[in-house]
Amino acid sequence: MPAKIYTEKDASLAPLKGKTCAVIGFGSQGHAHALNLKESGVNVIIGLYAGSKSRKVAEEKGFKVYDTAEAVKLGDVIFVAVPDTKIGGVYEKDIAPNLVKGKTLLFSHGFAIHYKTVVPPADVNVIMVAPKGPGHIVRRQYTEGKGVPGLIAIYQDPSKKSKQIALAWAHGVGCTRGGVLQTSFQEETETDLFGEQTVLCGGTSALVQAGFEVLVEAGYAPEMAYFECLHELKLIVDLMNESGIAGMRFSISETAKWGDVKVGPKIIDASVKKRMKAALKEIQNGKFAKEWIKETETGYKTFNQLLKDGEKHPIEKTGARLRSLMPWIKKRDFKGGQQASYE
Ligand SMILES: NC(=O)C1=CN([C@@H]2O[C@H](COP(=O)(O)OP(=O)(O)OC[C@H]3O[C@@H](n4cnc5c(N)ncnc54)[C@H](OP(=O)(O)O)[C@@H]3O)[C@@H](O)[C@H]2O)C=CC1
Ligand SMILES: CC(=O)[C@](C)(O)C(=O)O
Repeated sequence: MPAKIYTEKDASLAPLKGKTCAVIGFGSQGHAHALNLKESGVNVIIGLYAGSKSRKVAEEKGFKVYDTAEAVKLGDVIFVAVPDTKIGGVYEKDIAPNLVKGKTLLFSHGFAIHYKTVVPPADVNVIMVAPKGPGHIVRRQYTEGKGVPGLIAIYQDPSKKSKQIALAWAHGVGCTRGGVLQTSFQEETETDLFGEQTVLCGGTSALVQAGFEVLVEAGYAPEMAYFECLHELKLIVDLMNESGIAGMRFSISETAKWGDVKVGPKIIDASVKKRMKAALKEIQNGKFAKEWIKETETGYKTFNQLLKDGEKHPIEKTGARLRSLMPWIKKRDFKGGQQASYE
Protein backbone atom coordinates (compact mmCIF):
# COMPACT_ATOMS: atom_id res chain seq x y z
CA MET A 1 0.00 0.00 0.00
CA PRO A 2 1.67 3.28 -1.09
CA ALA A 3 2.38 5.68 1.81
CA LYS A 4 -0.02 8.60 2.30
CA ILE A 5 1.44 11.84 0.89
CA TYR A 6 -0.02 14.97 2.49
CA THR A 7 -0.47 17.89 0.12
CA GLU A 8 -1.79 21.45 0.44
CA LYS A 9 -5.37 20.21 0.59
CA ASP A 10 -4.59 18.15 3.72
CA ALA A 11 -3.06 21.03 5.65
CA SER A 12 -4.01 24.37 7.16
CA LEU A 13 -2.15 27.11 8.99
CA ALA A 14 -4.94 27.26 11.61
CA PRO A 15 -2.94 25.41 14.33
CA LEU A 16 -0.30 28.18 14.12
CA LYS A 17 -2.76 31.09 14.11
CA GLY A 18 -2.24 33.27 17.18
CA LYS A 19 0.85 31.27 18.07
CA THR A 20 4.41 32.57 18.39
CA CYS A 21 6.86 30.43 16.41
CA ALA A 22 10.39 30.81 17.76
CA VAL A 23 13.12 29.81 15.33
CA ILE A 24 16.33 29.19 17.26
CA GLY A 25 19.14 29.79 14.78
CA PHE A 26 19.06 31.64 11.45
CA GLY A 27 21.22 29.42 9.27
CA SER A 28 20.45 27.26 6.28
CA GLN A 29 17.17 25.76 7.59
CA GLY A 30 16.42 28.42 10.19
CA HIS A 31 16.40 31.36 7.79
CA ALA A 32 14.36 29.42 5.24
CA HIS A 33 11.66 28.30 7.68
CA ALA A 34 11.49 31.74 9.30
CA LEU A 35 11.13 33.66 6.02
CA ASN A 36 8.72 31.17 4.47
CA LEU A 37 6.51 31.01 7.58
CA LYS A 38 6.51 34.79 7.88
CA GLU A 39 5.43 35.13 4.27
CA SER A 40 2.76 32.52 4.92
CA GLY A 41 1.34 34.84 7.59
CA VAL A 42 2.74 33.14 10.70
CA ASN A 43 4.13 35.11 13.66
CA VAL A 44 7.86 34.29 13.83
CA ILE A 45 10.57 35.43 16.23
CA ILE A 46 14.23 34.48 16.17
CA GLY A 47 16.41 33.22 19.02
CA LEU A 48 20.17 33.59 18.76
CA TYR A 49 23.12 33.73 21.15
CA ALA A 50 24.55 37.12 22.05
CA GLY A 51 27.52 37.21 19.63
CA SER A 52 25.78 35.60 16.66
CA LYS A 53 26.64 37.04 13.26
CA SER A 54 23.17 35.94 12.18
CA ARG A 55 21.50 38.57 14.39
CA LYS A 56 22.15 41.42 11.99
CA VAL A 57 20.92 39.46 8.98
CA ALA A 58 17.75 38.34 10.78
CA GLU A 59 17.02 41.91 11.87
CA GLU A 60 17.64 43.16 8.33
CA LYS A 61 15.05 40.63 7.17
CA GLY A 62 12.56 42.24 9.55
CA PHE A 63 12.57 39.76 12.44
CA LYS A 64 12.53 40.54 16.15
CA VAL A 65 15.63 38.79 17.50
CA TYR A 66 15.88 37.66 21.14
CA ASP A 67 18.49 35.82 23.16
CA THR A 68 17.77 32.14 22.80
CA ALA A 69 16.33 31.63 26.29
CA GLU A 70 13.97 34.62 25.89
CA ALA A 71 12.77 33.35 22.50
CA VAL A 72 11.99 29.96 24.07
CA LYS A 73 10.01 31.66 26.84
CA LEU A 74 7.98 33.62 24.27
CA GLY A 75 7.55 30.78 21.77
CA ASP A 76 4.64 28.35 21.60
CA VAL A 77 6.41 26.28 18.93
CA ILE A 78 10.20 26.24 19.23
CA PHE A 79 12.20 25.18 16.16
CA VAL A 80 15.71 24.14 17.14
CA ALA A 81 17.62 25.12 14.01
CA VAL A 82 21.15 24.94 15.39
CA PRO A 83 23.85 22.46 14.33
CA ASP A 84 23.01 18.94 15.47
CA THR A 85 25.94 18.43 17.82
CA LYS A 86 25.35 21.83 19.43
CA ILE A 87 21.67 21.12 20.11
CA GLY A 88 22.36 19.24 23.37
CA GLY A 89 24.30 22.15 24.86
CA VAL A 90 21.82 24.79 23.68
CA TYR A 91 18.97 22.68 25.01
CA GLU A 92 20.49 22.29 28.47
CA LYS A 93 21.50 25.95 28.77
CA ASP A 94 18.69 27.88 27.11
CA ILE A 95 15.79 25.63 26.13
CA ALA A 96 15.13 23.15 28.97
CA PRO A 97 14.85 25.82 31.71
CA ASN A 98 12.10 27.57 29.70
CA LEU A 99 10.31 24.61 28.18
CA VAL A 100 7.02 24.64 30.06
CA LYS A 101 4.02 22.33 29.65
CA GLY A 102 2.05 22.79 26.47
CA LYS A 103 4.92 24.05 24.28
CA THR A 104 6.00 22.25 21.12
CA LEU A 105 9.64 21.43 20.36
CA LEU A 106 10.30 21.12 16.62
CA PHE A 107 13.36 19.74 14.82
CA SER A 108 14.20 19.41 11.13
CA HIS A 109 16.43 16.39 11.70
CA GLY A 110 16.09 13.64 14.28
CA PHE A 111 19.77 13.42 15.41
CA ALA A 112 19.38 15.02 18.87
CA ILE A 113 16.27 13.07 19.85
CA HIS A 114 17.24 9.76 18.25
CA TYR A 115 20.76 9.73 19.72
CA LYS A 116 19.43 11.22 22.97
CA THR A 117 21.54 14.35 23.27
CA VAL A 118 18.14 15.87 24.14
CA VAL A 119 15.69 14.11 26.46
CA PRO A 120 12.57 16.31 26.56
CA PRO A 121 10.02 16.40 29.44
CA ALA A 122 6.90 14.30 28.82
CA ASP A 123 4.52 17.29 28.94
CA VAL A 124 5.71 18.97 25.71
CA ASN A 125 4.98 18.00 22.13
CA VAL A 126 8.08 16.90 20.21
CA ILE A 127 7.75 16.94 16.43
CA MET A 128 9.78 17.10 13.27
CA VAL A 129 9.33 18.93 9.99
CA ALA A 130 12.26 17.94 7.78
CA PRO A 131 12.38 19.40 4.29
CA LYS A 132 14.23 16.96 2.02
CA GLY A 133 16.51 19.62 0.67
CA PRO A 134 19.08 22.26 1.60
CA GLY A 135 17.68 25.30 3.40
CA HIS A 136 18.67 27.72 0.65
CA ILE A 137 16.69 25.67 -1.86
CA VAL A 138 13.75 25.41 0.57
CA ARG A 139 13.76 29.23 0.55
CA ARG A 140 14.37 29.60 -3.19
CA GLN A 141 11.64 27.15 -4.21
CA TYR A 142 9.15 28.79 -1.83
CA THR A 143 9.78 32.20 -3.44
CA GLU A 144 9.26 30.58 -6.86
CA GLY A 145 5.88 29.18 -5.80
CA LYS A 146 7.30 25.67 -5.62
CA GLY A 147 8.00 23.51 -2.55
CA VAL A 148 10.67 21.06 -1.37
CA PRO A 149 8.98 17.81 -0.25
CA GLY A 150 9.25 17.09 3.45
CA LEU A 151 8.87 14.59 6.27
CA ILE A 152 6.95 14.99 9.49
CA ALA A 153 7.37 12.88 12.61
CA ILE A 154 5.76 12.90 16.05
CA TYR A 155 8.01 11.81 18.94
CA GLN A 156 5.61 12.69 21.76
CA ASP A 157 2.14 14.25 21.67
CA PRO A 158 0.59 15.11 25.06
CA SER A 159 -1.59 17.77 23.40
CA LYS A 160 -2.97 15.30 20.85
CA LYS A 161 -2.55 18.15 18.33
CA SER A 162 1.05 17.51 17.24
CA LYS A 163 0.27 16.14 13.80
CA GLN A 164 -1.82 19.18 12.91
CA ILE A 165 0.92 21.48 14.18
CA ALA A 166 3.55 19.59 12.16
CA LEU A 167 1.42 19.67 9.01
CA ALA A 168 0.71 23.39 9.52
CA TRP A 169 4.44 24.10 9.82
CA ALA A 170 5.19 21.97 6.78
CA HIS A 171 2.47 23.89 4.93
CA GLY A 172 3.88 27.24 6.04
CA VAL A 173 7.37 26.44 4.75
CA GLY A 174 6.04 25.15 1.42
CA CYS A 175 6.63 21.41 1.86
CA THR A 176 2.97 20.48 1.25
CA ARG A 177 3.42 21.88 -2.28
CA GLY A 178 5.95 19.10 -2.92
CA GLY A 179 4.31 16.47 -0.72
CA VAL A 180 4.78 15.44 2.91
CA LEU A 181 5.32 11.91 4.24
CA GLN A 182 4.90 10.92 7.87
CA THR A 183 7.80 8.96 9.36
CA SER A 184 9.53 8.46 12.72
CA PHE A 185 12.53 10.24 14.25
CA GLN A 186 14.54 7.05 13.90
CA GLU A 187 13.65 6.50 10.23
CA GLU A 188 14.29 10.12 9.24
CA THR A 189 17.61 10.18 11.08
CA GLU A 190 18.92 6.94 9.63
CA THR A 191 17.79 7.55 6.05
CA ASP A 192 18.92 11.20 6.04
CA LEU A 193 22.40 10.37 7.36
CA PHE A 194 22.66 7.46 4.92
CA GLY A 195 21.62 9.58 1.93
CA GLU A 196 23.86 12.55 2.70
CA GLN A 197 26.89 10.31 3.27
CA THR A 198 26.63 7.78 0.45
CA VAL A 199 24.49 9.20 -2.38
CA LEU A 200 24.06 12.96 -2.11
CA CYS A 201 26.82 15.16 -0.67
CA GLY A 202 29.39 12.49 0.24
CA GLY A 203 28.88 10.04 -2.61
CA THR A 204 28.43 12.67 -5.30
CA SER A 205 31.35 14.88 -4.23
CA ALA A 206 33.66 11.86 -4.21
CA LEU A 207 32.37 10.62 -7.57
CA VAL A 208 32.70 14.03 -9.22
CA GLN A 209 36.20 14.63 -7.85
CA ALA A 210 37.30 11.14 -8.91
CA GLY A 211 35.98 11.66 -12.44
CA PHE A 212 37.67 15.06 -12.65
CA GLU A 213 40.99 13.62 -11.42
CA VAL A 214 40.90 10.67 -13.86
CA LEU A 215 40.38 12.97 -16.85
CA VAL A 216 42.97 15.55 -15.75
CA GLU A 217 45.54 12.85 -14.89
CA ALA A 218 44.94 11.42 -18.38
CA GLY A 219 45.94 14.78 -19.83
CA TYR A 220 42.56 16.32 -20.60
CA ALA A 221 41.98 20.01 -19.81
CA PRO A 222 40.52 20.73 -16.33
CA GLU A 223 37.84 22.85 -18.01
CA MET A 224 36.79 19.82 -20.08
CA ALA A 225 36.73 17.67 -16.93
CA TYR A 226 34.66 20.29 -15.05
CA PHE A 227 32.07 20.63 -17.80
CA GLU A 228 31.81 16.84 -18.12
CA CYS A 229 31.85 15.74 -14.49
CA LEU A 230 30.24 18.58 -12.54
CA HIS A 231 28.46 21.12 -14.68
CA GLU A 232 26.62 18.56 -16.80
CA LEU A 233 25.74 16.48 -13.71
CA LYS A 234 23.11 19.04 -12.74
CA LEU A 235 21.61 18.92 -16.24
CA ILE A 236 21.37 15.12 -16.10
CA VAL A 237 19.95 15.14 -12.56
CA ASP A 238 17.45 17.85 -13.54
CA LEU A 239 16.14 15.39 -16.17
CA MET A 240 15.96 12.62 -13.55
CA ASN A 241 14.19 15.02 -11.19
CA GLU A 242 11.62 15.75 -13.89
CA SER A 243 10.99 12.31 -15.30
CA GLY A 244 12.97 9.64 -13.49
CA ILE A 245 15.98 7.68 -14.70
CA ALA A 246 14.11 6.25 -17.70
CA GLY A 247 12.96 9.77 -18.56
CA MET A 248 16.54 11.07 -18.38
CA ARG A 249 17.60 8.30 -20.74
CA PHE A 250 14.97 9.48 -23.21
CA SER A 251 16.94 12.71 -23.66
CA ILE A 252 20.49 11.37 -23.87
CA SER A 253 22.08 9.84 -26.98
CA GLU A 254 21.93 6.16 -27.88
CA THR A 255 25.68 6.02 -27.27
CA ALA A 256 25.32 7.58 -23.81
CA LYS A 257 22.46 5.19 -23.03
CA TRP A 258 24.62 2.18 -23.96
CA GLY A 259 27.48 3.47 -21.80
CA ASP A 260 24.98 4.16 -19.02
CA VAL A 261 23.50 0.64 -18.85
CA LYS A 262 26.66 -1.28 -19.80
CA VAL A 263 29.51 0.50 -17.99
CA GLY A 264 27.65 2.27 -15.20
CA PRO A 265 26.98 -0.92 -13.20
CA LYS A 266 30.70 -1.76 -13.36
CA ILE A 267 31.56 1.56 -11.72
CA ILE A 268 28.90 1.47 -9.02
CA ASP A 269 29.05 -2.27 -8.49
CA ALA A 270 28.25 -4.69 -5.67
CA SER A 271 31.35 -3.54 -3.77
CA VAL A 272 29.89 -0.01 -3.59
CA LYS A 273 26.62 -1.37 -2.26
CA LYS A 274 28.59 -3.37 0.32
CA ARG A 275 30.28 -0.19 1.52
CA MET A 276 26.94 1.63 1.55
CA LYS A 277 25.53 -1.12 3.79
CA ALA A 278 28.52 -0.76 6.10
CA ALA A 279 27.88 3.00 6.36
CA LEU A 280 24.21 2.34 7.14
CA LYS A 281 25.22 -0.13 9.87
CA GLU A 282 27.40 2.51 11.56
CA ILE A 283 24.48 4.92 11.45
CA GLN A 284 22.10 2.34 12.91
CA ASN A 285 24.45 1.21 15.68
CA GLY A 286 25.33 4.79 16.66
CA LYS A 287 29.05 4.58 15.75
CA PHE A 288 28.80 7.45 13.27
CA ALA A 289 26.97 9.67 15.76
CA LYS A 290 29.48 8.93 18.53
CA GLU A 291 32.43 9.80 16.26
CA TRP A 292 30.73 13.01 15.06
CA ILE A 293 29.96 14.13 18.63
CA LYS A 294 33.57 13.34 19.61
CA GLU A 295 34.87 15.33 16.63
CA THR A 296 32.88 18.40 17.69
CA GLU A 297 34.31 18.05 21.22
CA THR A 298 37.84 18.32 19.73
CA GLY A 299 36.82 21.61 18.11
CA TYR A 300 36.20 20.16 14.65
CA LYS A 301 39.98 19.62 14.12
CA THR A 302 39.83 16.85 11.48
CA PHE A 303 36.56 18.21 10.04
CA ASN A 304 38.05 21.65 9.37
CA GLN A 305 41.19 20.14 7.85
CA LEU A 306 39.14 17.94 5.49
CA LEU A 307 36.99 20.92 4.48
CA LYS A 308 40.15 22.96 3.80
CA ASP A 309 41.61 20.12 1.69
CA GLY A 310 38.37 20.06 -0.29
CA GLU A 311 38.52 23.79 -0.92
CA LYS A 312 42.00 23.31 -2.36
CA HIS A 313 40.88 20.61 -4.84
CA PRO A 314 41.68 21.87 -8.39
CA ILE A 315 38.04 21.42 -9.40
CA GLU A 316 37.12 24.41 -7.16
CA LYS A 317 39.37 26.91 -8.96
CA THR A 318 38.41 25.64 -12.41
CA GLY A 319 34.73 25.68 -11.48
CA ALA A 320 34.77 29.19 -10.01
CA ARG A 321 36.29 30.56 -13.23
CA LEU A 322 33.84 28.78 -15.50
CA ARG A 323 30.80 29.65 -13.37
CA SER A 324 31.82 33.33 -13.48
CA LEU A 325 31.29 33.16 -17.26
CA MET A 326 27.65 32.13 -16.73
CA PRO A 327 25.82 35.24 -15.41
CA TRP A 328 22.68 33.26 -14.64
CA ILE A 329 24.54 31.35 -11.93
CA LYS A 330 23.96 33.59 -8.90
CA LYS A 331 27.07 34.25 -6.88
CA ARG A 332 26.54 33.70 -3.15
CA ASP A 333 28.06 35.92 -0.51
CA PHE A 334 29.22 33.52 2.20
CA LYS A 335 30.59 36.32 4.36
CA GLY A 336 27.21 36.51 6.08
CA GLY A 337 27.55 32.93 7.28
CA GLN A 338 25.25 29.97 6.82
CA GLN A 339 22.20 32.08 6.13
CA ALA A 340 23.91 33.45 3.01
CA SER A 341 21.08 33.41 0.55
CA TYR A 342 20.42 34.62 -2.93
CA GLU A 343 18.14 37.44 -1.86
N1 LIG B 1 21.39 22.55 6.18
C1 LIG B 1 20.31 21.95 5.69
O1 LIG B 1 19.86 22.18 4.57
C2 LIG B 1 19.54 21.00 6.55
C3 LIG B 1 19.66 21.01 7.92
N2 LIG B 1 18.82 20.25 8.67
C4 LIG B 1 18.86 20.34 10.12
O2 LIG B 1 18.55 21.68 10.54
C5 LIG B 1 19.18 21.95 11.78
C6 LIG B 1 20.00 23.23 11.64
O3 LIG B 1 21.03 22.98 10.73
P1 LIG B 1 21.52 24.11 9.70
O4 LIG B 1 20.40 24.99 9.33
O5 LIG B 1 22.27 23.41 8.64
O6 LIG B 1 22.50 24.93 10.66
P2 LIG B 1 23.48 26.12 10.22
O7 LIG B 1 24.85 25.75 10.65
O8 LIG B 1 23.22 26.51 8.82
O9 LIG B 1 22.97 27.35 11.14
C7 LIG B 1 23.06 27.24 12.53
C8 LIG B 1 22.43 28.46 13.14
O10 LIG B 1 22.37 28.26 14.55
C9 LIG B 1 22.92 29.42 15.17
N3 LIG B 1 23.36 29.05 16.50
C10 LIG B 1 24.48 28.42 16.89
N4 LIG B 1 24.49 28.31 18.25
C11 LIG B 1 23.34 28.89 18.69
C12 LIG B 1 22.77 29.12 19.97
N5 LIG B 1 23.41 28.76 21.09
N6 LIG B 1 21.57 29.75 20.05
C13 LIG B 1 20.94 30.14 18.92
N7 LIG B 1 21.43 29.98 17.68
C14 LIG B 1 22.62 29.36 17.58
C15 LIG B 1 24.02 29.85 14.25
O11 LIG B 1 24.38 31.16 14.55
P3 LIG B 1 25.73 31.76 13.85
O12 LIG B 1 25.36 32.09 12.47
O13 LIG B 1 26.07 32.94 14.68
O14 LIG B 1 26.75 30.66 13.92
C16 LIG B 1 23.29 29.71 12.91
O15 LIG B 1 22.48 30.83 12.67
C17 LIG B 1 20.02 20.72 12.10
O16 LIG B 1 19.29 19.86 12.94
C18 LIG B 1 20.20 20.07 10.72
O17 LIG B 1 20.45 18.69 10.78
C19 LIG B 1 17.85 19.46 8.13
C20 LIG B 1 17.70 19.41 6.77
C21 LIG B 1 18.60 20.09 5.89
C1 LIG C 1 19.85 19.01 2.78
C2 LIG C 1 19.77 17.88 3.68
O1 LIG C 1 18.73 17.38 4.02
C3 LIG C 1 21.00 17.30 4.18
C4 LIG C 1 21.98 17.15 3.05
O2 LIG C 1 20.68 16.07 4.76
C5 LIG C 1 21.59 18.19 5.26
O3 LIG C 1 22.06 19.28 4.92
O4 LIG C 1 21.51 17.77 6.43
